[in-house]
Amino acid sequence: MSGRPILTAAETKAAEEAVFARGVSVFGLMTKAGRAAAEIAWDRFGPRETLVLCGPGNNGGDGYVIAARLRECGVRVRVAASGDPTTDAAREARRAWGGPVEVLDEAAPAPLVIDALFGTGLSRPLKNKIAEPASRLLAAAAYRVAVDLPSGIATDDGAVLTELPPAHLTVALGALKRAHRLMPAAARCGEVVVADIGLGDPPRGVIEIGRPPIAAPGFEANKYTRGKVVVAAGRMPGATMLASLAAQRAGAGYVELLGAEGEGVPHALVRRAWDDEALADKRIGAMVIGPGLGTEGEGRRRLDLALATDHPLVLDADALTLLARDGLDRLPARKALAVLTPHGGEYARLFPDAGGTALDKALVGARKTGAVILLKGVCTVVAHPDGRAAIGAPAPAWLASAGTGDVLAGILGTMLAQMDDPFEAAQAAVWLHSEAGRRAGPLLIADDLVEHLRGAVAGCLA
Ligand SMILES: NC(=O)C1=CN([C@@H]2O[C@H](COP(=O)(O)OP(=O)(O)OC[C@H]3O[C@@H](n4cnc5c(N)ncnc54)[C@H](O)[C@@H]3O)[C@@H](O)[C@H]2O)[C@@H](O)CC1
Ligand SMILES: [K+]
Repeated sequence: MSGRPILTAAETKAAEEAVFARGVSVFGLMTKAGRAAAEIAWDRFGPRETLVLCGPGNNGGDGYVIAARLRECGVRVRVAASGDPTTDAAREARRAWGGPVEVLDEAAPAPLVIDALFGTGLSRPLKNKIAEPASRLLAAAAYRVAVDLPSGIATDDGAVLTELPPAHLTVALGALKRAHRLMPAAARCGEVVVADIGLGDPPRGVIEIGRPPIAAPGFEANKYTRGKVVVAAGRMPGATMLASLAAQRAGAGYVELLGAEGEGVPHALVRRAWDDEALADKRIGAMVIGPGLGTEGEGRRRLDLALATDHPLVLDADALTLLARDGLDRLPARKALAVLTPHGGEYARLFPDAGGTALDKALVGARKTGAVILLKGVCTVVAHPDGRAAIGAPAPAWLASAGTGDVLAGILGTMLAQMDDPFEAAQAAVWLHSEAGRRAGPLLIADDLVEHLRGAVAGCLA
């Protein structure tokens, strides 16, 4: 599984330098970038009257190329600039545009506004003399397209240095940047489309969580080879049931709900009283503990017993509350890495001193615990103690409802049981969960996700 790279400004520059070293000029790359962005805007918004806002650097240079290309397509296009270009390539792009350039302050609005004021070179908040007219023109537009990044956003940490009306569409040039996938910036980008400008194969540091390849069972498969997942039951049967059903629908061959006796639907779910022998079963591929566990006596005891096993573990919900309360020292060094799945509040209780972006936090958590951290959020981050990290595309906001975390824990149990690398397993779970949410659509409840997992998994079969 290998997702798209998510670059810092410095990594982007390095990738561009590699292109220049092959003999491409800055203006050549800018022309490619601008034309690609113009074509994406044209495909999306057609021949609407367009205003392109150009800044002083190469992001502005892209803007002039975009204006020229849209003019070729027959669009009524105007350009307004915050000042004269300050780079050779941007000056060349402005010459190639050759048309009038309005003063930003005096420009009239247009239905489509393309923001080419600042990209990866933004280093400080915008002064009012730029921010005010930009804000006025962007707010008056029916559609806003950002070139590379919405202006006012810090590339590497996703901070909003200056608040402008958010983009509907952001054309990321060559590769995703961190700000496209870190909050609060990610919520200002709208849809993000990556334009191929021939950056080749940029460095693979942080990657985007992509569709996981999932193999259909072979002829030799049996229920154990497809993964046996044990879900620890506790005080809230609904939560453990959601996790169990999700583990089943994600493709585990055998799911056992341990600590909850009785019969019921689905009949395919094995219920078994809690006993040490069941927990010691070598065929267990992963164990999920935390959803509905409870945080008092029996819950604590079950967590201790689970931690003492060698099974790959998903530690979620109440298991995280218990670890935060009793101290992370309770998390022993384990042969199979555990995956911790905190949301922001749980994370803050586990690591009260950690700050920075969600990416920083996940990496710090992974380093401190020796476990994989799956930090849930708009863009969920997965980090491995060895320094690898991946970020998900924004998940459907409809997922913000009770029980969806229990479903994620169950999916993750199955992925851990089926895959060797817990980092890959965590990514696969995040992707399937988000995809099930997308398929379930508006007003979903957690139970719907279980129903839609089948389609989500089927879409990943080779
Ligand atoms: N580097 C390259 O070769 C290419 C870059 N491309 C574009 O170039 C962008 C990066 O270009 P640059 O590095 O020139 O940076 P930008 O165009 O993002 O902006 C940098 C310029 O703005 C100034 N500046 C920064 N913050 C400011 C603020 N708050 N108020 C006023 N001025 C401010 C800087 O001093 C500099 O002059 C990318 O986002 C992408 O759009 C593309 O054209 C492809 C080629
Ligand atoms: K921009």
